[in-house]
Amino acid sequence: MSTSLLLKYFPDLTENQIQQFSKLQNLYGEWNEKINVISRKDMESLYEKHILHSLGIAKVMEFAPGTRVLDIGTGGGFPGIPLAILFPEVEFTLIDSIGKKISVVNAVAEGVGLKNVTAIHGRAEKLKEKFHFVVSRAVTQMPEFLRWLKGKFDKEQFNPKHNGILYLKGGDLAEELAGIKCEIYNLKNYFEGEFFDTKKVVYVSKGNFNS
Ligand SMILES: C[S@@+](CC[C@H](N)C(=O)[O-])C[C@H]1O[C@@H](n2cnc3c(N)ncnc32)[C@H](O)[C@@H]1O
Repeated sequence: MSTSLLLKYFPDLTENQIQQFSKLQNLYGEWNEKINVISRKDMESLYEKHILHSLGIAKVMEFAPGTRVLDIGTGGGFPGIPLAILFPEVEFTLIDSIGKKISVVNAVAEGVGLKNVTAIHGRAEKLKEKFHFVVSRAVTQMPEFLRWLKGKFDKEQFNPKHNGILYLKGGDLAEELAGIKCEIYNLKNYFEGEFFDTKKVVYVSKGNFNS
């Protein structure tokens, strides 16, 4: 496993990107000993459950160069770090309300030589900057998430699919997404393996909520 798994689904990775992805194993291994950002069990499947899962967003949306993307509640850097490796010309801002987690993000970003990542210790609701897309995984329910995002989007449209939110979610979302206009992409259509059977990307375009 490891980078061969990524190459299976992203065959156009450059040599530099492959090296960056392969460095993540040791970097997260070392940092996880000091600050727990990934469960011990999940560390064994880092490339599938964290890195490839994060890259599921790239199967749904190709971010154009110059796009600004915010990762809310990034924890140890998911989905932001894998996406920043995949899209080196896109600007990623990763925010988390726990400072120790942001230290890990900074160390990992530096360790793989990422120039397109800014890590912020703070609460997403308080952030004033504007972005084209927001990505996230496992932070809060969609109705609350949408409340945090009021006014956070840029008017420019870099992509024919408009600005919006790409949220990695799992399981039955009927109740959580009731009344929210969104598109749901099943990751099992892109990636093999039981882990992806219930995993989805929920896309709420900016036009579909009041921001
Ligand atoms: C379950 S973790 C998920 C971390 C990461 N997204 C992942 O999937 O591995 C949720 C994270 O959201 C952060 N968080 C919760 N509410 C937040 C807020 N209002 N602003 C910024 N971060 C927040 C927490 O500190 C925590 O690190």
